[in-house]
Amino acid sequence: MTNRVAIVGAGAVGGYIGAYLARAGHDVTLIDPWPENVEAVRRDGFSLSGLTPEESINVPVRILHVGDVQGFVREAPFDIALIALKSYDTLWATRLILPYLTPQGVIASAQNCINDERVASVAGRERTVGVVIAGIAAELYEPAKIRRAVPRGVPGVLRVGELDGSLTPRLQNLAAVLGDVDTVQITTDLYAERWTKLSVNAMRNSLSAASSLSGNDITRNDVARRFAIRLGSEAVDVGFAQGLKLQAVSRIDPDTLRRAGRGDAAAYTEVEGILIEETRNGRRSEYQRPSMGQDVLRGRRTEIDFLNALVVETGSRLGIATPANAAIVAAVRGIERGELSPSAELIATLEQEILAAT
Ligand SMILES: NC(=O)C1=CN([C@@H]2O[C@H](COP(=O)(O)OP(=O)(O)OC[C@H]3O[C@@H](n4cnc5c(N)ncnc54)[C@H](OP(=O)(O)O)[C@@H]3O)[C@@H](O)[C@H]2O)C=CC1
Ligand SMILES: CC(C)(CO)C(=O)C(=O)O
Repeated sequence: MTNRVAIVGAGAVGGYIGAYLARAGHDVTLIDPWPENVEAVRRDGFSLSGLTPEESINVPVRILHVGDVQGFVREAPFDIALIALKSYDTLWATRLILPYLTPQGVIASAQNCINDERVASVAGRERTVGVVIAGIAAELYEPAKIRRAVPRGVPGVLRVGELDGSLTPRLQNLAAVLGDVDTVQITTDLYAERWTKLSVNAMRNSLSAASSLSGNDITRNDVARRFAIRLGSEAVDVGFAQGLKLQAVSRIDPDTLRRAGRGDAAAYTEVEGILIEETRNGRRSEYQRPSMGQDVLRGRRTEIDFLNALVVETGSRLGIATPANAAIVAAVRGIERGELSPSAELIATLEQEILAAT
């Protein structure tokens, strides 16, 4: 079956997925709000690179400015739409593309955070599926240029699921299409997969945003590493309090991570060892910077309200204390407003404040 695929958002994730789909011969159209990016892709194609020479590819891809989307009325409708903009753009992006789907067409958040119900609130639950980006760390470092900072081909780079956990032909179809991008797993527990990825991002993204440190340097810095473990531990704790069966968080058993942040010295040593090992074994390039760290460097809005703030709000509803996440939310909001500057010292200050309050 031939699928027409639309991807709203041609940034690091949308551009990467779109380029690999186009390379495999799929009928794919990207839509992006950044005019220079659209024009550069039209002129030069998308240039991708990664950890190996084979990943340096150039791919022509069809791409439209947001304002040109109304022209889809003259084309065959799409079978699959992916939303790959930041979380705060989810609602309008869903509204933008929905009129151009076939009656059976599916629409999926291919984002971080937990936007499935946001998509469903516009498209209806019956049209909505989810794509978890579990193993692509990438950066749109210039218009039309994306570099991936982690290896291709490890199991479960992309995970797809129905909101109700069912296994459907349309999910199989989506998995088959995305299989031309990287490895795909089908999940029957999309929300737990989302919360697992949210725990990874809670540990790394906001910390990179508040400290300006790269992915590996977060781990190498003693204070940042301690703070990351606190953030992850709280996120996992809130996940467990919701009754979720979480997967490994950055290869760390979730319960070990939870205990590491709650004063268990053996668990802490184990977690630290896994994090440090990750900086040494070529699993992540030195240039890797979590997407929220990239946002702060570029002076752009972050996803903090959809990420660590969700940990704090859900924890508060369930009676789980999340002081580290609350502190980092306040810090990143302060940075967004221009009241604070990101630095490793800022993380040390947050740690002191938390210790003083407990
Ligand atoms: N990057 C990563 O490694 C990963 C990201 N994700 C998630 O994927 C979703 C999309 O994020 P991601 O692809 O990283 O986002 P990007 O920042 O790469 O791109 C998103 C959008 O940002 C704009 N944009 C990006 N850079 C610039 C710039 N320099 N100047 C002006 N506009 C720019 C464009 O639209 P606009 O102007 O409207 O913002 C673009 O479509 C998020 O939910 C993110 O958390 C998930 C896994 C990994
Ligand atoms: C690559 C990773 C996992 C870093 O936290 C990510 O999802 C992001 O940068 O948004």
